[in-house]
Amino acid sequence: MSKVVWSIAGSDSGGGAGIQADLKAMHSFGVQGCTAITALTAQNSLGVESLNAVSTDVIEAQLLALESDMKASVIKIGMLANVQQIQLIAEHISRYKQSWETPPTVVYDPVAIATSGDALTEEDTVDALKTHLLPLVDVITPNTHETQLLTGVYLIGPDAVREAAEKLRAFGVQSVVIKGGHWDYPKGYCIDYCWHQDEEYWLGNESINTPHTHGTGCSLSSVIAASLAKGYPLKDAFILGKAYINAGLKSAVRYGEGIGPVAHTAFPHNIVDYPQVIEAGSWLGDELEFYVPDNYNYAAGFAPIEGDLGLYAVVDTIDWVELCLKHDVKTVQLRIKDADSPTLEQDIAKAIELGNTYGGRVFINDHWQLAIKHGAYGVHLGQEDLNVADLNAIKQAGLRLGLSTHGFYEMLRAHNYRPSYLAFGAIYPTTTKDMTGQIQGLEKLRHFVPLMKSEYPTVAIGGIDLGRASEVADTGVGSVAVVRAITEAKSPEQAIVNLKQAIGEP
Ligand SMILES: Cc1ncc(COP(=O)(O)OP(=O)(O)O)c(N)n1
Ligand SMILES: Cc1nc(C(=O)O)sc1CCOP(=O)(O)O
Ligand SMILES: [Mg+2]
Repeated sequence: MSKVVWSIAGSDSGGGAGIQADLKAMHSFGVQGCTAITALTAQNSLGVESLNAVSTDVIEAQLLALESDMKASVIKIGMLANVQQIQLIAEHISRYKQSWETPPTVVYDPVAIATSGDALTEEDTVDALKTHLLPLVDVITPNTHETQLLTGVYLIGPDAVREAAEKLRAFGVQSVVIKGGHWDYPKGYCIDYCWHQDEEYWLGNESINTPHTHGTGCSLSSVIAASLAKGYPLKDAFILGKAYINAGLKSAVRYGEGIGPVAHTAFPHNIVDYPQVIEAGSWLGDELEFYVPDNYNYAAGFAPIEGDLGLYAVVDTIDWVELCLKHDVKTVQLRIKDADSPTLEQDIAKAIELGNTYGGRVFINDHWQLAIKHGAYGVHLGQEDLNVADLNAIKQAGLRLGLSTHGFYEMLRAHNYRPSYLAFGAIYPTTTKDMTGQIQGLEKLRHFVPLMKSEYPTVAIGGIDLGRASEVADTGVGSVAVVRAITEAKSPEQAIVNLKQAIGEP
């Protein structure tokens, strides 16, 4: 995918918000930021002194220049100063969506009021936005004031946030991110909301105490735009935006007499900057009155793994379990996807027994009840299982818990459970399982590993073969999990030796 992102927005002469913030945030995420400037503000850290709207002819000239040579995969729209600008931008976006081979994703940050409280649009623009622009927007990122301005909903609690998001969707917007920086609910926390493809996502962290927040809105939506251009799904882009802003707020400093700009750092690689994924039953979930189902069974802090996981074989028969253990694979998973297999319990019991015989760790995929019953070393579960498995029973029985993750959102959700290891997948395309839309690639793995390595043993899985094993191991990931690289090898015994060598396992 092209990594060009356009920002259609106003210039902030103070350098903290608008186009200036957008370009810095985009640069931090490794995309080429291009601009079409809609207004020149004379502004400093104390406020907006004047606003000069750029003529529609000049805006159009900028757009045409970019379109002829540097089409965007994502277009981020910020400040639009008047109705004529809204109509012009809507006309162009509509045409791009219909005629470009790859229609751009449109992220709209409806800049209306600066941090200083100064108005940045003419008053009659709201109707024009609703009629012309919002139906073309893929992701809207309003703050509390902007949400209220567009929807008339006063954001007094989570249900009001949901109602406002529904209203925005009724205007034709596809996905909604409502920034909670301006509500203090629950007290001392910053809570953000995302609605995308019939799912809602809530993120939260303790508020960062700094007055220097200028440009946070522009920067957050620019990170979302850049991350979408990089191929992250919206729920991951949302997380990255939050983490970037949190890191920036912690290093923000004053340059003038007033409110300083959020700092622009780099891709967030420090787990303390990442928000919490808020789930039902957690403290924040309770504060937000999330519905807690009857069979809710949250547990966190699972038994640790002794030593390194090493090469990790994921196989579906007892014969494979035995072959791997016999050839010194120290971690083996029995993954039987047929829950009705007449030999399921017998196979699980046998696999666990083999693990004891050969001194290897045997994890059981999915079938946690049988794993507990027969005393497995551990259980491997997917994200969907977290809602239904009795995690407390797994923990009480002393079994280790491995969790699958596919991207930042799932990784942070898994982190809520403090599992025994985290698996990142699918790194490459695979034929073993349908992983459409969930291929991470090495670049993302390089981001996941440093975030989680100090917290858990880490595992990479999906499409890893002998040729790829060493580049995967070079990311610093602790273990490499494979199915076909062993089960479809001409000589599985030799494949085990070669794979171990490739990942540097002694
Ligand atoms: C080591 C490891 N990582 C990921 C998976 C995938 O588990 P899950 O998401 O539960 O999917 P299924 O394997 O059940 O299809 C795994 N099995 N092992
Ligand atoms: C079972 C499984 N889980 C994945 C995940 O990403 O969660 S990828 C995968 C298949 C791994 O098989 P192979 O090594 O043959 O590609
Ligand atoms: Mg599973």
